[in-house]
Amino acid sequence: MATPAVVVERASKYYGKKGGNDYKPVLQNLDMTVERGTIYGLLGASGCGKTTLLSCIVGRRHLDSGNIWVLGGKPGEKGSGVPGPRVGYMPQDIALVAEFTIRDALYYFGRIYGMSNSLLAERYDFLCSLLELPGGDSFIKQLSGGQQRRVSLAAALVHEPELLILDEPTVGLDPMLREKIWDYLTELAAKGTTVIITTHYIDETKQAHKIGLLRDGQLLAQDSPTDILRRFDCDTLEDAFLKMALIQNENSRTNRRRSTLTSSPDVIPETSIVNDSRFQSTEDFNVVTSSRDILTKQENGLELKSKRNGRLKAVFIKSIQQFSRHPGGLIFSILFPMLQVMAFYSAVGRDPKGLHVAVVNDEAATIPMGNELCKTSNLTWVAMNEEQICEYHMLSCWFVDEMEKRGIIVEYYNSTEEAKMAVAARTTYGAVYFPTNFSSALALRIADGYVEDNIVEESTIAVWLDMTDHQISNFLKRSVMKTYETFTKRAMSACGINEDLVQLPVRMKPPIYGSLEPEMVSYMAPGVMITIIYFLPAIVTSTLMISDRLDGVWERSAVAGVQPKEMLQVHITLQSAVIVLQTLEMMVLAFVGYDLPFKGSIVTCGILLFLQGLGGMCYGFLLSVLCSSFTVAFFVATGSFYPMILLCGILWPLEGMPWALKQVALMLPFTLPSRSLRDLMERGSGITDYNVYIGFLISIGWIVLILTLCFLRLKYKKS
Ligand SMILES: Nc1ncnc2c1ncn2[C@@H]1O[C@H](COP(=O)(O)OP(=O)(O)OP(=O)(O)O)[C@@H](O)[C@H]1O
Repeated sequence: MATPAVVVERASKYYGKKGGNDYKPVLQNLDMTVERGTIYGLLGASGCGKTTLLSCIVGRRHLDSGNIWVLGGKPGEKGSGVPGPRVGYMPQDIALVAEFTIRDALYYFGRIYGMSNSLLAERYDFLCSLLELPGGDSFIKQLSGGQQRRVSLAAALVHEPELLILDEPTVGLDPMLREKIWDYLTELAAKGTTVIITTHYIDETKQAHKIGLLRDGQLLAQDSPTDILRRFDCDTLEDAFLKMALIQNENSRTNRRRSTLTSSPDVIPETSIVNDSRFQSTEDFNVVTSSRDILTKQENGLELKSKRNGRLKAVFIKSIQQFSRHPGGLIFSILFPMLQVMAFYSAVGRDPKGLHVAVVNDEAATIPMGNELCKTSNLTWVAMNEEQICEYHMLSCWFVDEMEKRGIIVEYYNSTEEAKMAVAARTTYGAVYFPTNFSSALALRIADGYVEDNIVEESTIAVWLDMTDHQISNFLKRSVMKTYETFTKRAMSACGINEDLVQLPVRMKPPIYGSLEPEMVSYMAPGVMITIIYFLPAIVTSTLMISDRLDGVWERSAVAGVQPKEMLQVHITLQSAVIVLQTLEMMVLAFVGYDLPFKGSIVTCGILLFLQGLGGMCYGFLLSVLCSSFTVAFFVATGSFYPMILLCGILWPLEGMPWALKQVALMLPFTLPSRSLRDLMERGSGITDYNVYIGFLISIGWIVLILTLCFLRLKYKKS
């Protein structure tokens, strides 16, 4: 009896949730045996379950019931070598990194399997000539579909495995090349390699030692092509399969009729299956497999370690190639933080310039020169008369002058109606009115506290603003008040009067922290840095993970033996290096380039930013685990980032929020870390200060929470 390489026993597999509409059987009590050193052609209509069966054989999917033995062990069992180097797997999709060259693709898998560079070079030359591959420096993404498929086949063949599992390797290839591939597979089989191959070209399976027709989750036949032709008395395999399908349909109808009468489950009766499985039980299988197949006994710790290092090296080189050859990724990771920070510092926090304000100066209108008067400074004067009373003349001009010094562009109008219409038409942002007797009324008001109401009115400057633009109207309000301050100082000191007399009786003393003129940019900068350093790794990580998963690279690497933790280890190492770079970039730009205040420890600041970057990376993992596609990940990322930014306090103080919302905001990943960074920067606080270490605790807490969610999700998904 020939030794079996693969035995599938009473395998059943369902997709969907039990009881749900999508619950459907794909494999039903399926038995299959593939002897060593043979080619097994697996045929069946599209969607009949071929790929599902193959992925169970390579240990990437699990049966709901039944058993599978591959090369003497159970797929996925420790030491079985499956998934791993004993199998060469070519999935239906190309499943190669688009940024790879042909050489990179073959070397990637070769390194995973622990092959030496010289052996790899030899195999590379051989496979390129066998499969007629173009020059080695062509990128996978630039190849035609057929060429990509051949590279994918080469990657499965590179290490000359004991078992080859090929899912439609010849699709789209010209007949000559298909013939060449079959000849090579026959050669391999003669040397002891076992091949399981699916194809839609029934005719080409004539060269297989055994073929199996999968239909409705079961194998209708499992025999050599000649035996099948003889048994069904047909000239072609297609005719034979047609006959088998008709028999199965008939049996199925009979069975349904019976099941209606007996209420038995609607399955194809086992007796109707033409099956030559010779190894139907675990015991039989054990008899024919030798213990030397199990790798566990052969492998010692050192060997395992060197194999692990080989896999890590392969994944590391792959990630570097993927990253460095993707201009978008490079720009996004390295230049984007710089551009974002520069855009922020250049755009935010500076005073608005060139704001037009309408001025109606009735004081100047009383004299023939009108508004031109203000340009002739000697007509504006202040003097002390004999009664020691200060006299003012055309002081409105000084006020206008102070406004212009603050960068406001003054436009004269003849009446307040016209000026207000200019504001309404958005020609100007505000209107300022000086009454006819402004200067004399102001003199009286200052000299004598007990003046008539009309004098108070005459000495008051009226201002109308367009308040729809919050920032500009606030800025103009502040400007007018500052103008008043400098104007009165100028007017009072000209007369030798104590200038504070006409100021508000409130004096701002030197601040405890910060400056008397707080800058918006230094207030917002910590929050902006925290959000950028979180956002970038989150997007990069989720994109890379989802693309590796959707392209099948993750799956294929796993079948080659790369463990998920090894993939993660490499990603975390590389991404951490990028985060360190981004942290340094941001700090240099902020503290050296834009001279932001920094009073605390630069190392603590760097660690906090780095922790936030790690938090972002973990969030990227979560997105990739939760989201089935880029689009969903994009929606979730956008939908979650906006609230986190809006609520973190850089746009509006938390003190203005309802109590419950404030508690939520305080727990979010940006809020307290932003505050901690601000305290480090502006107050010089240290890690032992509550306001600083709470930010660290929140960052670490989120990392732990997100990793736990990822772990639970993966565990739940697997089960
Ligand atoms: N992850 C999944 N979840 C739900 N249903 C699935 C899943 N994967 C495959 N199926 C369904 O299971 C059935 C078998 O799919 P499978 O890919 O194994 O077929 P196949 O024989 O390889 O098809 P083809 O020849 O077209 O590649 C199909 O109906 C498919 O829609």
